[in-house]
Amino acid sequence: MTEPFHRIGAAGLLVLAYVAMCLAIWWRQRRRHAAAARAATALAGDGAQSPMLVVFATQTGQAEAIAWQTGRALHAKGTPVRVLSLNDVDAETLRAAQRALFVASTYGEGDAPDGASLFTERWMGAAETLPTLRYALLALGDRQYDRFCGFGRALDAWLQSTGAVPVAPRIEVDNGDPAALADWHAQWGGGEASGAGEVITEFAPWRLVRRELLNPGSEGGPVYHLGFQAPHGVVPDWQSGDLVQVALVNDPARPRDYSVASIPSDGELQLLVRQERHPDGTLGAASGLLTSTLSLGDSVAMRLRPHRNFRLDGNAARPLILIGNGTGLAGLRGHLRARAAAGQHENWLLFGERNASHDFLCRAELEAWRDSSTLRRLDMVFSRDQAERLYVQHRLLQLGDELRDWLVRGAAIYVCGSLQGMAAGVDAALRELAGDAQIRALTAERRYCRDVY
Ligand SMILES: Cc1cc2nc3c(=O)[nH]c(=O)nc-3n(C[C@H](O)[C@H](O)[C@H](O)COP(=O)(O)O)c2cc1C
Repeated sequence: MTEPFHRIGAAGLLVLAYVAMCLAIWWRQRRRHAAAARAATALAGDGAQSPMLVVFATQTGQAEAIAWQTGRALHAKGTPVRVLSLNDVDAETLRAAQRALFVASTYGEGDAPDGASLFTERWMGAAETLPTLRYALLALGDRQYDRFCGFGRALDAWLQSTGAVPVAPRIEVDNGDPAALADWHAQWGGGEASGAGEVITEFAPWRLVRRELLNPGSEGGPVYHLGFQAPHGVVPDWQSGDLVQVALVNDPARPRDYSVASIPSDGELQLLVRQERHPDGTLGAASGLLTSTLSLGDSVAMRLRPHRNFRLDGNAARPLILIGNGTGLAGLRGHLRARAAAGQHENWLLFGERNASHDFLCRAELEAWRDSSTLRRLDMVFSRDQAERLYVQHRLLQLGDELRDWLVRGAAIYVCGSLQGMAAGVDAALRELAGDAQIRALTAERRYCRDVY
């Protein structure tokens, strides 16, 4: 007979525990919102005249999208705001503004993204005093990297070294973590962020209709040319340079980015994907899905993201210098297809792979473009076809006069491919040939754009 009472006792304890948990969550949220309100009042208050700055440091656009959401929300609440890239900010702007929000991502190995390179070079190396600046900072990163939120933390430390005062603790976002983003939006508004930032399409099923191995016999991992048919046959309107995210059933929090290798008028979304293999022999989650698990006719959930820093935009009428290696050809091919469609022939492709006999990716297409003058210049650099290793940056260093001539004619530079080795080496070569000042100027004019990983 005591059994039911035991049960009621256990059930009662469970209910109590549940109520206690709800109270704890409610209390935590209340404290968080109170802190948020204090921070927001601290920045928005005191009748400051100049607009609040919302400054982003971004590589692929997530920080920028969050900055704009925050800016719009503040504006809607009546706070005058200016949203701008860190590279467009100097110490004087910060001094005059007096209040600022920073949204900063991290690249390389704890480094600044390209959208912050000028600011880091010009300002963060030197001692500066900003004692009247009050600010809050959102750092975007990924804990899989050793130096998690390295740049956000460095920017925060530099701001504090200038005497600027943080009005709230730095918020760090691990791979788009919705809880951390919600904390930021609770402070400053603009809650619709999804971690991905701005999207062109939401996740929808794209059907694999083509898969061709591009490098049979290669010493490197197999590279495939994939083609996907749009959901319901309606091709969305992306631009060359944009990215697509592939959703993974086993890892839904971490969709994987790929550069799109085609344009909408191709009627297909195309990718160049290298099959990655882990040391234990298993395939990479996304590349394995795309290059092996998926069969022709199967669908995969993907969404398109604008990559504003890598689109042609203001450079559409300029000559283009396209530099890359490996599957970095994807982003460059997207641009070349757009240029071919627009009848724009001032294009120079400088591309590196291992061996001409196996790794001349998209050979027929590139040679046809060279022969029809869609490519004014095609420089293929095969690292392992001679005794010493030769990479695109070495070839670039031999072509200094050509490079300077293209830059005098107003060319823009697009770099796509591996960050380690290629992009860092190309950056050093460009600086050696054109000088730091000109590279800084090209970055500021958005004539030096990178999609590197
Ligand atoms: C090549 C590469 C390197 C990265 N390096 C780091 C890093 O060192 N530390 C870190 O916390 N996050 C790192 N990340 C993650 C980015 O900071 C994170 O994805 C961020 O949300 C990107 O924001 P953005 O689109 O505004 O550039 C790296 C991402 C890539 C693709």
